[in-house]
Amino acid sequence: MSALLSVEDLDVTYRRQRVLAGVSLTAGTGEILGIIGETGSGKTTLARAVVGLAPVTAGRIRFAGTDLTGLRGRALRDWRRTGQVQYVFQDPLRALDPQHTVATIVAEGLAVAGRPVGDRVEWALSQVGLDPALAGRTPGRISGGQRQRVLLARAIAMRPRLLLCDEPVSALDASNRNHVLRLLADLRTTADVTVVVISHDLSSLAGIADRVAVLYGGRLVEHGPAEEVLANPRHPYTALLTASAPSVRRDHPIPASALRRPAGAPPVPGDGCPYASRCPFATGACATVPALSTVDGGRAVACHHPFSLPVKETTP
Ligand SMILES: Nc1ncnc2c1ncn2[C@@H]1O[C@H](COP(=O)(O)OP(=O)(O)OP(=O)(O)O)[C@@H](O)[C@H]1O
Repeated sequence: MSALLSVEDLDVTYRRQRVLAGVSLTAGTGEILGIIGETGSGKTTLARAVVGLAPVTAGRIRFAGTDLTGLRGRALRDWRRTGQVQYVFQDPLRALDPQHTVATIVAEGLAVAGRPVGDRVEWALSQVGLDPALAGRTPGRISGGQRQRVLLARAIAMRPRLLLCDEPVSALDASNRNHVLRLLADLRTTADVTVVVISHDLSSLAGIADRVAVLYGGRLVEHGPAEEVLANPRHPYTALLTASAPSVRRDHPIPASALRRPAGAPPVPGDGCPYASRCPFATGACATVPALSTVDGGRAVACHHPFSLPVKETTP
């Protein structure tokens, strides 16, 4: 599968504070890439960097061969107008203008880009399973699940090739969550898009992502095919995530009791492994940043002591 999006050694720095360091990942054409990590790990910053909304201080972001980090001024404006990459914001209520109708909201990107609207609003609403009769309503008069779909409709009305969805289901109840997740999986065929889904909740990604990338403290700690990463995590932090998600956890290789550590905000990127202070397996080697190395086909992990063999859960 060819890479549509390629992020290479990316650093983002806010007010002299690095919040992403050396992040490299790809999203292949037509796949769903899940980005997982706890609050503050840098997921939103990564997505915002891809659409030019975060200060990239090193590295490259390429999309279909175009170096987005190199675009400036008019070239950047022209690129944005193409609408090829759409970022779907985290909070539908705040992202939708309460005064505007659904129809105006969905047509917004096209209008800003000076592109014809035609029947694009009806098309986008039907793609996300919304009744066209809702087009005249304002966001306050539709449900939370419908608002999330309106955000998606606004994005796909641009006919993007890549959708970046930031916590698309975190504000939804279980039944709406499943609907929206299924919708994202369907959109890659019906609307021909590649989807990046950001979530702090592993179980949301488990059923739909082809591959997952795990962020911790502004660094990528593991990535690879979703099935393999979730069934047999190699990084202690990924293991903790999977052990804490009962719907994902199967015959878990590492006893959850061996992984539990007091919670706390992840650190900003520094000189050592970002997970060292919480990792029960840390050694002196973890004072240096581990390189992201391939451990088996298509899987990479940044850890000085990655799990290599499944260790079965033992009953006391
Ligand atoms: N505009 C900003 N100015 C300064 N620091 C920022 C800014 N945006 C994010 N940060 C910092 O960058 C780090 C990563 O934040 P980010 O929002 O990307 O994390 P996240 O994993 O998406 O978390 P959440 O799930 O809460 O959205 C945090 O330490 C945050 O405080």
